[in-house]
Amino acid sequence: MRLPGIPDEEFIRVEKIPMTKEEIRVLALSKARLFDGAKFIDIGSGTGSVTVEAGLVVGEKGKVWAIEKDKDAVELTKKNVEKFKLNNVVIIEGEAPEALDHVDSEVDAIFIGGTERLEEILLSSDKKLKNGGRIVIDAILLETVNKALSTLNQMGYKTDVIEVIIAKGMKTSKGYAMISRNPIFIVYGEKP
Ligand SMILES: C[S@@+](CC[C@H](N)C(=O)[O-])C[C@H]1O[C@@H](n2cnc3c(N)ncnc32)[C@H](O)[C@@H]1O
Repeated sequence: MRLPGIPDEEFIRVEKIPMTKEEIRVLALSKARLFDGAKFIDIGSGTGSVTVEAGLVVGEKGKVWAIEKDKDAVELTKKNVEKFKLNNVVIIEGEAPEALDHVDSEVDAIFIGGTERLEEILLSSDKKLKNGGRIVIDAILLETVNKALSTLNQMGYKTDVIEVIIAKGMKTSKGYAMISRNPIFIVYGEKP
């Protein structure tokens, strides 16, 4: 099993599509408790960086569904999935929660990086998640954190949240200067 942590520079990127950064991907997939052979849904796949990391973790026996509503982001997800030579990924062009109907299996974990219509997405995700499975939400806004926690708590999930504040080294002629990245919240819940 391969652990996540692919450097951001290894992904094909376009400026207008934001990417979940390397350190956040590592933490988010750790909170998702992914394992070799697991089934996983990435909602709002964007560049496909989380999809690719998850595809490598779950391996040939596992499967990843990438849901994305934006056509350009779908193409970018496809390119990155091809670059990393993954054949265990299904890319679904469409908007969640409706697009979740195309996932034909119960899954072990769900990552939500696209948080439009979050409440509806959480309620529909619950129907696809195995008991004991986890939902992980990446959020920038406090309001999203609040909505995620209150909805998951109402659904009876065991919840928690972390705030991640990262500074990354930038090489200069004199040495490394630390450049801070925007704080991110990771909300996660476990289905009873
Ligand atoms: C912050 S980006 C996700 C970044 C992605 N995790 C990555 O590493 O590239 C959010 C993405 O979610 C998509 N999105 C937002 N709401 C969505 C929904 N309800 N269904 C499908 N895609 C959605 C947006 O089009 C956007 O590409």
